[in-house]
Order: sequence, then structure tokens, then C-alpha cells
Amino acid sequence: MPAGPSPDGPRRPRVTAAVLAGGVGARMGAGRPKQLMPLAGRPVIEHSIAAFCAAPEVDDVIVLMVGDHVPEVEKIVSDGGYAKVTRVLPGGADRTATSWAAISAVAGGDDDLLLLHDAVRPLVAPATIGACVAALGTAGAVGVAVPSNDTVVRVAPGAAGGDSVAEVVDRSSLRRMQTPQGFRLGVVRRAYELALADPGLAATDDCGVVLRYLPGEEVRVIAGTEANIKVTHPGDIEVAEALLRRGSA
Ligand SMILES: Nc1ccn([C@@H]2O[C@H](COP(=O)(O)OP(=O)(O)OP(=O)(O)O)[C@@H](O)[C@H]2O)c(=O)n1
Ligand SMILES: C[C@](O)(CO)[C@H](O)COP(=O)(O)O
Repeated sequence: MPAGPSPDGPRRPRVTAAVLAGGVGARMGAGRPKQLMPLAGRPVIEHSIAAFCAAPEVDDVIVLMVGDHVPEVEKIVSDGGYAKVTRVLPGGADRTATSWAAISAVAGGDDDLLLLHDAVRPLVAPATIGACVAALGTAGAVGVAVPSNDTVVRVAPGAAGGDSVAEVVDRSSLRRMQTPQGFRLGVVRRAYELALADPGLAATDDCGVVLRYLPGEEVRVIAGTEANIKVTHPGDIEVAEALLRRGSA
């Protein structure tokens, strides 16, 4: 059912997905943004765009791309016929600035929904997108996360240089956050307005911004999948290709 007034009840919120692709991929060191690298025959970013365009819960998609590469992504969108993509806009200087550019670009009301997704998580599962939108029915902020399968430690400088283990952290309450992270627009707008007024702002994800600046707002966690990796380092493309071959997304 499209967003808007319904004869059967209240208006369904409009769901916009923003694919964040403003990063340069320094850790990948490929000489161009890693979201343009080929993965199983199409650019990494195209997998993410396709996933959100195919999601029945999503009404429209915007893409935030490194400024110099906007035309390249516009061509990917038009060649692929991704009709839900309404705009390809330049990203910001860091991920937080790109998230803010996405939030600012969406004109919806406070109860409409925005999903923020790393372009470099091309294996996001359809069920994850659906679960994120469903959870936003009862929460203002939702993050996708997985438990840690490894022991997690805190380190301190070692006596002979390097690191030594200072503490083994109780991992039962730890999760590794992924994307998408979804929000009611009123919540994420308010959180970012407060965050951007803080000279000490240092965020690594968008749920963290809500947690820090709107402490009364629950940030709901829903289960992600191990396959929803973030293509970050050399070798991650090969891992993503193997997961795709296995049909993990
Ligand atoms: N200015 C930025 C920086 C990052 N991102 C996006 O945020 C996601 C996660 O970021 P990361 O893996 O750190 O990507 P890069 O910043 O490109 O990588 P690096 O830190 O190695 O340069 C990516 O989809 C990336 O394009 C963004 O939209 N705008
Ligand atoms: C948003 C994120 O993907 C959640 O795990 C992550 O924090 C992004 O970190 P990066 O350093 O920008 O890759």
C-alpha cells in the first residue's frame, strides 16, 4: 500500500531509505571509492540500491555519493531502472555530515520514517529491511545488530610495547551494530540538531547520535545477520562474493 491517507485507518508513514556513499574508502586503498568496486558483476553500491528498491516497505530511495562521482551513480541508477531512486546528492566530509545531508534532504513529517544504510553493506537481507520498518511501528529509533562470537577484551599499553589485555568484557550484553538504522524523522532530526550544536560531537553511527542527544528515547535493537558485512578492507570483496554465491543475503 502506498504511503498516504488510507480509507481503512490512519495514514501509513512514508518510508525513505538513504544509501550513504560519501566515503572515499581509504582503508580499502583501491584508488577510488570502494562502493564503485565490482561485486559479482555490478558495483557494490548497486547491490545496496537494488535491495532497498526491491523492498515493498520502502517508498523511495535517495543516494548520497562522493561529489565527484554523482554522475557515475546517476548512470548506474538509470541503466538499472531503479525507479524508486528520486535523487543522487553529494555526501558530506564525514559519515555524520552525510547522514545529516540525508536527513535534511527528506521533507516528510515527524512520523514518516528514514532508514540510513551504508552503501558498503551490499548483502543486507530483505527480511532485515522489513524487520527494521516493522520495529519503527513501536520505536522511534531502531538499529540492526549481531552478537559477538569472539571474546571481547579491553587493551592497555603492554610493558614491552604493543597491547596487553586489561579486561575481558562480558560479551553477553554486547552487540555489533550494523545498518540499516531506522528512525522516525522527528526523532532523528531533533537528535541531529542537538548533535550539530555540540562542538564535541563524535559519532560512529546514527543510533549513537540518538542515544547521546535524546537519552529518553529508546533505541531498539533488532537481530541482523552475520552476512551483512561492511566492505572495508582489501579481501572483503572476495568474502562478499563468497557469501553472495552461498545465497546469504
Ligand atoms: N563522508 C562519508 C564517509 C562515509 N560514508 C559512508 O559510510 C559508510 C561506512 O563508512 P566506511 O566503511 O568508513 O567507508 P569509507 O569512509 O569510505 O572508508 P574509510 O574510512 O576506509 O575511508 C560507507 O558506505 C561510506 O560511503 C559517507 O556516506 N560519507
Ligand atoms: C555505521 C556503522 O556501519 C555501524 O557499524 C559503522 O559505525 C561505520 O563505521 P565506519 O568507521 O564509518 O566504517
